[in-house]
Amino acid sequence: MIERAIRVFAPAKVNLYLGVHAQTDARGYHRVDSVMAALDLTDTVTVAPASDSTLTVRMRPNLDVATERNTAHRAAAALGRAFGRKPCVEIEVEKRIPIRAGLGGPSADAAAVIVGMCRAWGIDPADERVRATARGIGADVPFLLSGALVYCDEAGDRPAEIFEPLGGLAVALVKPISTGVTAAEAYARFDRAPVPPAPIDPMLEALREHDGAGVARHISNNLRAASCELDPQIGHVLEWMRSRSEARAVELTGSGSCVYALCDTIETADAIAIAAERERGWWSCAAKMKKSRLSASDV
Ligand SMILES: C[C@](O)(CO)[C@H](O)COP(=O)(O)OP(=O)(O)OC[C@H]1O[C@@H](n2ccc(N)nc2=O)[C@H](O)[C@@H]1O
Ligand SMILES: Nc1ncnc2c1ncn2[C@@H]1O[C@H](COP(=O)(O)OP(=O)(O)OP(=O)(O)O)[C@@H](O)[C@H]1O
Repeated sequence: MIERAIRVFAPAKVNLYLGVHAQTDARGYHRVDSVMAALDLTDTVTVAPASDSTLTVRMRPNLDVATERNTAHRAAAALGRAFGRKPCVEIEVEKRIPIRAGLGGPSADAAAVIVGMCRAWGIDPADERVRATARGIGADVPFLLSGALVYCDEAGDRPAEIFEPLGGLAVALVKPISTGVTAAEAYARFDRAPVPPAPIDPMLEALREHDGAGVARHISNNLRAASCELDPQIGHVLEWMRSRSEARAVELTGSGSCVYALCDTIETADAIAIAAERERGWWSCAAKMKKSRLSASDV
């Protein structure tokens, strides 16, 4: 039982660098080098005491996914198992992050539930059992427990280096009106024709030096070809975004289908987002890089 309601803002992410290798681990997960930046586009997750002894999840708007498969439900249940406690909570997720987009929405909801329940139960989020729980839910979950700009190795799920966030930088997010791509589909397609990853060291150097221009130069994603094959609409978005002179760099985030343009200001990102919607009717949004990691507050 928890005593009070807790709110956590669950941020979307973009992959500033994604390097998938052909090797896989015992789970069948690929070795991945990934640099993820959290954004101020968020779902709102509220964890409240349950009126009876159950675990419930309500999504607004409603989402066509079985409750037990919802990452928010899975996270609460797994944390309960890890600490031998009953997760009697009502979870509400107000969704803003589009799904099948590569923006990490389902993972962010899970991370937010973990952070919220850790606060309610007085558990240190750095506890190894919490980290293992996060990893068990999905590859994108652990980074959010570590920082706002993080390099992850192994399966892209082990935080290896945390950087000072690139506060001030913004992104225009643009997603085609298609069903999108799941990570599983993209990795399976990648295996049919693997593309070698770009070198990661120049990106890590730029991040260590807090060099925004260097980061923009070394943005890369070798899942892009696989995702473009699965959803050819992505190619149209990439082409349109690359034609915008205000964009410092343009890349697919994760397995897509959302494309981002890195911009110097939120105003520039806004201008690209508005044009994408007006001219093409695509889903779009401007967002800033988050400056701090996930935190929970009492409602
Ligand atoms: C594409 C990225 O979003 C980039 O950040 C992640 O690598 C995927 O993160 P995610 O959506 O949290 O992924 P998960 O839910 O853990 O995995 C979904 C599926 O993607 C594939 N997968 C995922 C991560 C990885 N390193 N290798 C994989 O092959 C597996 O088929 C897995 O069953
Ligand atoms: N909390 C949740 N929010 C949204 N979708 C969820 C949630 N839990 C489970 N899902 C399921 O996950 C699917 C999306 O998974 P997918 O791997 O495409 O994620 P994504 O939104 O692209 O993010 P990622 O960048 O992590 O891949 C949805 O179609 C839905 O069935």
